[in-house]
Amino acid sequence: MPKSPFLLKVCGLCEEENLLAVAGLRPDFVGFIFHPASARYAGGRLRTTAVRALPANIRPVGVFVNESTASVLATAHSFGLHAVQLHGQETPAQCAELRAAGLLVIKAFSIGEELDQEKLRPYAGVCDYFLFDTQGRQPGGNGQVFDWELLRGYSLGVPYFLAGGLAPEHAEQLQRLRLPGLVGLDLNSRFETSPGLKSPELLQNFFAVLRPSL
Ligand SMILES: O=C(O)c1ccccc1N[C@@H]1O[C@H](COP(=O)(O)O)[C@@H](O)[C@H]1O
Repeated sequence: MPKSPFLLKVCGLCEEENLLAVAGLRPDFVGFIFHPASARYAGGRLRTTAVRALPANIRPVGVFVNESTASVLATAHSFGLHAVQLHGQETPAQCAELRAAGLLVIKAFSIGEELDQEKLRPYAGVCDYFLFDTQGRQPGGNGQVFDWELLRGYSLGVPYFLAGGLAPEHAEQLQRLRLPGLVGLDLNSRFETSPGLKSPELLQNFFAVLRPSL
């Protein structure tokens, strides 16, 4: 079986022991939610040193919703974040500011019944990655899948992560999935035993399918 080309990101970690267990699986990115309303809110629960101690090949990503640039940068500096994932109505100008500050910028977009590429176009030159998530009641972490075929016509050239309800039972389908621009998978609520607590077993099984040669 060919090795999956996908970057793997595990998001919504907020307990140190759990972070260590997940880091042992060697995801490419781990995500920490800095949106106070989230059940996965990492602020005040995770020591900055625990995030800073991650191996260099596991990149820490901070997830924010409509925070000011100053606030994002303050959190990024204290936790040593490599990347920021923006889940609100952040503007292209704010993405450019954060990128100029040395952060890798992932801009999330909620997908409903269609993919409106014209809304994405202004972000194309100022983001490193897009992330396509399912439109729902919350700004993220809704645990629901959208129709991935909507991405078949994606043509903007910015590489993206697929997110939104990705679950253990999708492993084989995702392993075979090829869509223009798709480079990564973001795993969150469907891999939890309770909000914010990831199941290392579920993740390990998923990784075994996606990375069969490792
Ligand atoms: O997980 C959250 O609580 C969250 C809150 C606010 C913004 C983003 C959040 N999570 C991100 O949502 C997507 C999809 O998650 P799920 O698989 O549907 O649970 C993912 O990118 C998370 O990083």
